[in-house]
Amino acid sequence: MFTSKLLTLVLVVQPERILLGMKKRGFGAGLWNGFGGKLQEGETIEEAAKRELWEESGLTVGALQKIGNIKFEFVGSTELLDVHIFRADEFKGEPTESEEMRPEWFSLDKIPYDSMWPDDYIWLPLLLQKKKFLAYFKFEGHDKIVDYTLEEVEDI
Ligand SMILES: CNc1nc2c(ncn2C)c(=O)[nH]1
Repeated sequence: MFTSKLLTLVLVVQPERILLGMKKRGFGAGLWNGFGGKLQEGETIEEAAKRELWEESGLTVGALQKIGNIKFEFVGSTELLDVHIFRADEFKGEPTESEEMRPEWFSLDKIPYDSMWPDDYIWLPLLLQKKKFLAYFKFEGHDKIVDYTLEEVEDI
C-alpha cells in the first residue's frame, strides 16, 4: 500500500539560461534543482508552486505552464513522491538566496547534471523543448535509478 506526497517543482527558463538553486539543507541537499516543496492547507498545486518559488528564490511569476508529472518510488519506502513540474518563462524580481536555496543562472549548454538528481538528465531536455511528459522513477538510495518509464503526452 503506497501513500503519495504531493510536491511542486518550478523551472524558470529563458531563451539562453535556466535558473537552478543549490539546495542547502533537507531532501536533496547539495544538489542543484528547481524550486518547490509541499502544499499547505487549502492551497492548489499551482498556488503552492508559486509560493515555494517566491520563498526559495525571491521570484514571482504570472503564468506557470504545467509541463510534467513524475512519481518517484524509493526501494524500501511505501511513500511515493508525486512531483508536479511547471515551467515559467517570465518572472519578476531578482534571484535571492534563501535559507533553502542558493539560486544561480546556468546557460542551457552548461546545466550541471552531475550535481543534480540523476533523473533530471532524462526529463529536463523535454521541459526545455516545452514537451509535456509523465514519468515514473524507481530509486535505490538517492543515486541509483533501478527502473523508469517516461512518455510524452499532449496534455497533462
Ligand atoms: C528523486 N529524484 C528527484 N526528486 C526530486 C526532484 N525535484 C524534487 N524532488 C523531490 C528531482 O528533480 N528529482
